[in-house]
Amino acid sequence: AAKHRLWPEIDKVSTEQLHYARLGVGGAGGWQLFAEDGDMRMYRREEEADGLVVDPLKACHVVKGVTGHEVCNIFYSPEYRSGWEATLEDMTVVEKISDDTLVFLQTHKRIWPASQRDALFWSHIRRVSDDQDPDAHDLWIVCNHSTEYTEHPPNAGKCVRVYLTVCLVCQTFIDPPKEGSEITRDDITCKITYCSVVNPGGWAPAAVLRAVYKREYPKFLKRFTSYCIDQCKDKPILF
Ligand SMILES: CCCCCc1ccc(-c2ccc(S(=O)(=O)CCO)cc2)cc1/C=C\c1ccccn1
Repeated sequence: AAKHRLWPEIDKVSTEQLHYARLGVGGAGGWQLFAEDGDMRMYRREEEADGLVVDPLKACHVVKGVTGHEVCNIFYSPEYRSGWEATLEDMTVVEKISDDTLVFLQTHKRIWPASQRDALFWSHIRRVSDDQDPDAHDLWIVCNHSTEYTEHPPNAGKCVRVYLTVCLVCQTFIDPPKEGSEITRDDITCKITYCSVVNPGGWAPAAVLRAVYKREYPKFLKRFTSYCIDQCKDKPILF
């Protein structure tokens, strides 16, 4: 993977996004809580770029019974995506850069009154050992970042191309079971941080975009995490 033309950007953006995800939502960051459901907290900042709503989103969730490795694997792997991504209409893997880096082209269902969108992005999964605290559990991250491909120019067909940067950061916590007994799924908890910035590409009314995000993001994270629990519950734990 080191020699691919995109590798420097993949490494830089993934490192930056990990740092960004680990920043808190308190203080002067301007984060406002806009959705809450059980252990899930969803924050956004109201931001516009050339008159387009690009509200950064940060969601924090705690899920029992799955590891960060399992959650990131499901988020990254193409074969699971249609099982949890409700707004997906079509998805293809444009290039396999390496085992841990793929390039996706996906179209999302049209959301009235805006025109239909598609997204072309590289997706990279990596394990990060916590250098500060070596006996803390490893982190897993998936970073998705829009990219250009001459074979798939933006806005060539019916879809408006969105530009996104997304990261999913997961940390596993294990409650040590009784002396000598094996770790079960009841002993594991996964702390999830999901960050996204989506530039809608072409014009879409601010009120429509904010309504879409307010409705779709909580649904998306709940559906995704439920899917992970369901997919993993009868399988051996992947640490
Ligand atoms: C006017 C409507 C414009 C928005 C259309 C749209 C664009 C992009 C995306 C999107 C959302 C999550 C990702 S990902 O996290 O990388 C996972 C892989 O799929 C990639 C793309 C979605 C949606 C449309 C709906 C929507 C918006 C938020 C949340 C959920 N659905």
